[in-house]
Amino acid sequence: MPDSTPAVPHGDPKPLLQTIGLTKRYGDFLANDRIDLDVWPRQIHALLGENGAGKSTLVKAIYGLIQPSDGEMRWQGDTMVLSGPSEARSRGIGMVFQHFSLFDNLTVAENVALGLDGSESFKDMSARLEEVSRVYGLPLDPRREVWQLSVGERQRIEIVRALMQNPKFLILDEPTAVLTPQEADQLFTVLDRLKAEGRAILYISHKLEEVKRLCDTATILRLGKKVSTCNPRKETAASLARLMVGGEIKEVKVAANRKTTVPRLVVNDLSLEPGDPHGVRLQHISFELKGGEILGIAGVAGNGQDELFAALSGEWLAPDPGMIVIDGIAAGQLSITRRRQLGAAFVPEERLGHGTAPRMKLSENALLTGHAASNMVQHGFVKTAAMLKTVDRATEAFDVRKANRDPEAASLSGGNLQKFIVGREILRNPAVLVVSQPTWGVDAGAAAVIRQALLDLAAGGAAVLVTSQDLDELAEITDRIAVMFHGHLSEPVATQGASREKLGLLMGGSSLEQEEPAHASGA
Ligand SMILES: Nc1ncnc2c1ncn2[C@@H]1O[C@H](COP(=O)(O)OP(=O)(O)OP(=O)(O)O)[C@@H](O)[C@H]1O
Repeated sequence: MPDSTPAVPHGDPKPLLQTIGLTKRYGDFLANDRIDLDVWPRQIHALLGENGAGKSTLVKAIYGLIQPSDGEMRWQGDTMVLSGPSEARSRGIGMVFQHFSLFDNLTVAENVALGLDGSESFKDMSARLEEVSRVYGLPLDPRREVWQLSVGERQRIEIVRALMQNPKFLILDEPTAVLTPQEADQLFTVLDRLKAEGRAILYISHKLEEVKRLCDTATILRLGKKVSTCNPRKETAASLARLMVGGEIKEVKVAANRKTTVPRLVVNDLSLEPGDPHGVRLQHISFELKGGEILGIAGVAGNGQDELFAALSGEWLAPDPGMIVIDGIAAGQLSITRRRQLGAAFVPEERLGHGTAPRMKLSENALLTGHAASNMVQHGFVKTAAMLKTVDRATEAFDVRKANRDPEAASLSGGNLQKFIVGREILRNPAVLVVSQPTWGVDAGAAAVIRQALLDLAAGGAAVLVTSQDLDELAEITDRIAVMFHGHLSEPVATQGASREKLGLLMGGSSLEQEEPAHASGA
């Protein structure tokens, strides 16, 4: 255990929040095993650990969402037993979740109102919402409906909603997982400001460089137990990762002899009106992706990536069949099932709701995407054994950690669910894989497993299209990178030799001609 124990900041007499021997059992499974944690005012305290290490469980107990099985929590030195999140909020504990809890068809202001105690009028609340978002530099239009917003904007709502409750203690569960570097920088400024205001922050992240930069203290969990509390600034990203996994992280290896073959996914001058008035109009998108190749799509969230995914997967149909060609077949107007039968597979950005049905078991979720092109259905009958086998194979190949063989999707930790979804699709050995944010919320070890699997899939002859906001990830695994901006896709450039600066400029719209506004509303 490293001895880089953090200094107690600013001589506060007592921690703001303490857990002493906090334990949470699910049946025989110990999700938290006697965890001691001290969080002080004016401290940004990182909570680190592999997927399934118990981080979310611990913060759910602190936020009153679950009751600990054993142990104690203290708030400003006094024992705290929480009846639920509203009591946590009334004490000054706020939380921003990894999975957003927003209603798509309501406006920003309506969503915020639902999370508050209702003591002020809607008009006053909306004015305060604008004020808080302006003061903290998190711009939001209270009148827009959530379904029209990018992931980054949605997260802003969650943060502003938490800040409107004026928390003394703010828990953030992987807040930068879907943010661009610029959006993340904005958030760090907000967090530094909250710290200067005397608040405490408990910060869950898998991005170790950002933890080093931002956090004063780090507590590391492994398999439900605390293994270390240290000063992350005195550690390296590698030493933090070693503490998390209890060993070295495997390096991703690109196959030396990967050959590109014939075009397997071709997009021809695809223009598409969005399904909603504020969505992004796809404009003249063309690219060709060969077998054996990985093409990355970079870009700030909300520039048409979701719309392109919808068009490629068949959730939205293209105006002309030939605009999307999968393995030589004009597929632009085929359903998602027909596209799967052609050998295509799709991993959307959102894990719960889009990638899986949360309340269904993993085996049932395997059936949802696998029924068209696997042995799970024969002569109209569903084969339970084949469904379970898919779960077992994904579990083994991708080290999916879960409490039993076939739990509900929603019970898996975020990273483990992502490993399951990516595993489920890769194990179908697709000819074409379209994947969005493959390692969102996934720990360093598991991210390496997923990236390696994408590389291996390409090495086996598949065409792989990866949309990611993580430029480091794209640099590590792609052959070429194109950038989406306002519904346009730039000409792909070779990854080798593409500088972050150049990609950053493309992400900001430079050298892409704007003939017409991308948003259908002209916004
Ligand atoms: N309601 C539940 N029933 C059974 N097991 C659960 C439940 N909630 C969590 N677990 C299990 O407890 C373990 C810890 O999960 P937790 O979500 O706390 O992990 P985590 O460290 O936050 O992971 P991640 O980084 O992937 O979000 C996991 O193995 C998970 O499957």
